[in-house]
Amino acid sequence: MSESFQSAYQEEEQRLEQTLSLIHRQYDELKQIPVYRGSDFTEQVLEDHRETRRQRLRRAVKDPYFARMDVRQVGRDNSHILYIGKQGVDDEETWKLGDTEAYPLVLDWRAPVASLFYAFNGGEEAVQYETPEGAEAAHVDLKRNLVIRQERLQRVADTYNRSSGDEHVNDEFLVYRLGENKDNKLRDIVSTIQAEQDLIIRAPKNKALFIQGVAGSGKTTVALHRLAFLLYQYQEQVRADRMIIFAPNRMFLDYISDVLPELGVGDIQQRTFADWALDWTGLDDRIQLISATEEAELWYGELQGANQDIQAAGGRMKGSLAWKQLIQDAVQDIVEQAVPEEDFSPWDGALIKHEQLLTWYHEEYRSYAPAKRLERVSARIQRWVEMELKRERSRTTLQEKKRKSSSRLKAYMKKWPKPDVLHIYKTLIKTEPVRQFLAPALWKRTVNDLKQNQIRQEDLTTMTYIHMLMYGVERTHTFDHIVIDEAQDFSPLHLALLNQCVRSQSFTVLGDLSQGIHAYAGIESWDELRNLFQEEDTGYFELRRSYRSTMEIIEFANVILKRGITNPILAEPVFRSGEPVRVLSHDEDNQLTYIETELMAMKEQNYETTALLTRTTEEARQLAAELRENGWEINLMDGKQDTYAGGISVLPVYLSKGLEFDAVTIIGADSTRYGLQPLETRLLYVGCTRALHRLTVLYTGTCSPLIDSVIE
Ligand SMILES: Nc1ncnc2c1ncn2[C@@H]1O[C@H](COP(=O)(O)OP(=O)(O)OP(=O)(O)O)[C@@H](O)[C@H]1O
Repeated sequence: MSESFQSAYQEEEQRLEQTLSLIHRQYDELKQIPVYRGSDFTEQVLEDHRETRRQRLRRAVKDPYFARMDVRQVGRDNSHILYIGKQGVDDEETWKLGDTEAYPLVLDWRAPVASLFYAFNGGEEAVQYETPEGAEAAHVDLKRNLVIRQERLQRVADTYNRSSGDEHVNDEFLVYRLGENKDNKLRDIVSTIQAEQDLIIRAPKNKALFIQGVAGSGKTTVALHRLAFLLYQYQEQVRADRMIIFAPNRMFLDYISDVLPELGVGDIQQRTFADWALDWTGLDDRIQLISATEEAELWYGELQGANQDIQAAGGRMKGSLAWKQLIQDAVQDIVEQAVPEEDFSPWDGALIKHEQLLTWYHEEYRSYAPAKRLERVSARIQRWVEMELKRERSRTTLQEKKRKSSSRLKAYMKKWPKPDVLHIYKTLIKTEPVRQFLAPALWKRTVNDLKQNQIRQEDLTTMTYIHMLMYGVERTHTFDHIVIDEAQDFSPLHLALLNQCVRSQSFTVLGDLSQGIHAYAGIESWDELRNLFQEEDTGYFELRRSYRSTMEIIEFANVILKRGITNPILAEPVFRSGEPVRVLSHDEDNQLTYIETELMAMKEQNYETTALLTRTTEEARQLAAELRENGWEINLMDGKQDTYAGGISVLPVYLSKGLEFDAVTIIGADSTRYGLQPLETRLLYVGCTRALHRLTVLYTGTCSPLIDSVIE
């Protein structure tokens, strides 16, 4: 241990002791104040505030800060020592620095000045950062990472120290972090956010931000950090319960579920689009939805599936803007022609003229959403009938009028359209323009589905759109911000619909076209989604550096893309070297032996998460059964699970999207399973890029033409 390192370590140990004792003191003081349980409102608010502080301090004791940064404002001599944590420790206890200035004990990582820690990449130049008062600039003299566990300092690592004479920021701490094994949950990255990621996290709120990021570039992680940032930066404008993150399936949601709590953020909705749409439309118990996994199974369940024509797929046709327009026009027709072309007469001699009904519907209630207008007019007709009945003096005639009006009203109201989404969709699908728009087989399938009250993902999107057109979006249901992860699987219709449900097009939309294995339901170019907005209302970022996998794995995966896709976006690795990718050929009947040898090797290396990726679900089931018979503890994932358990997982490759594992073995990488078609290329690419440290590829017969070198 060098002398300078030793003295840095001692200095940080002392500082930690001092900070912890101040935090403990604040906490003890708060604890001594009895908890208020009375009904006085002001006292309740104060108690709430105290409870929030108690919780923050409890968290701060465990993990007070992760970095130190020494900064010098431009034009000043003295530098400030700032400690940066996942949350600030408030101003009541301040740590006086210099003569006049006071800084919080711990600075929140989202504070403007903390952005210097992420943005500074070495060199002599001062770095700019945004503050509410405008741009400021400062020099960074020291960037230091600190690992603290259970109140003890465990690691001190300088990524930049001006006094050392080296003007570059080094990646050592990042590489150390990336080299760690992963358990079954995604983690926060506050201590090592990279400059290109920080730009996205701190980008202004009121833009539709599109992020194309290669596999492992941190898209999901960055999106979650961005939500935490927006809540901090725009406290007055956004609320956690009015933010939502859409992710592809419940298992993935479980996998990412720890990040926001780790960042001290609660209440943000994390849902699949289907779950959200079913709730909103109330269709849940009226229809049978074919799940996205079942849909994927149709494409990847048997080997030839992935070679079908994407363009003719239901998801692409019914996700297009042309389809949206068709539906919008058809609903508009229903709405505009809602009033039956006749007068209404509850009994002979009483009449509401057709013109009167038109005025009520088209003028008086025009500002309401169509469904509400229909409701209002219906209520008004009933009220009118009741008033007319009140004028009748004779009891017998009154009874007669009541009887007559009730049956005539019933018959008349049947002529008005029903604002029921399922009913409307069933009607629309049979109209000529819709029939002509959809390919005959697709049209027939939809009609048959609907007869059985069964729908597919793309029908759900369409029906949710119809629901929005008919019922509008209540203000209380409008989101302050929407994150869409794996957005390459979303259609323009999805986005157009969600754009009606969010204030000021405040979106973070992220994905990777190279991983578009559900392109039959999604997009092939970001412009398909970006074109929905004015140019000045969007932002576009590309993340090309990949943090998940070793250099060897990324280079191997890049070859797959180069061979199967024209003009692919290739990942750039962080300089983290590991073992070479192993491509092994074996006989059909000794596959299990090879797999078990792999599993033994992974066990020896103490990997916490391992995946065996098969091409189809059936293959995964079979393999899991064989391994279990041999005594292995296996988590079979076949799309029915809501949680991700870690350990040894056996799953079809298409279900591995978004997840990561210390080690991955691809099973059956032969030319029949992974040909040169785009969907199969993307599938193999997704599979290989799930691995952090070790990748093995097994095949029998002829190796996939997508694969680089064959080491027998
Ligand atoms: N700046 C960083 N510091 C440390 N780890 C990082 C950083 N950025 C990303 N990672 C790690 O890289 C891995 C990949 O991140 P994430 O899953 O968010 O990427 P992604 O782009 O969504 O991946 P994919 O599209 O392949 O599913 C995670 O383990 C994450 O913790």
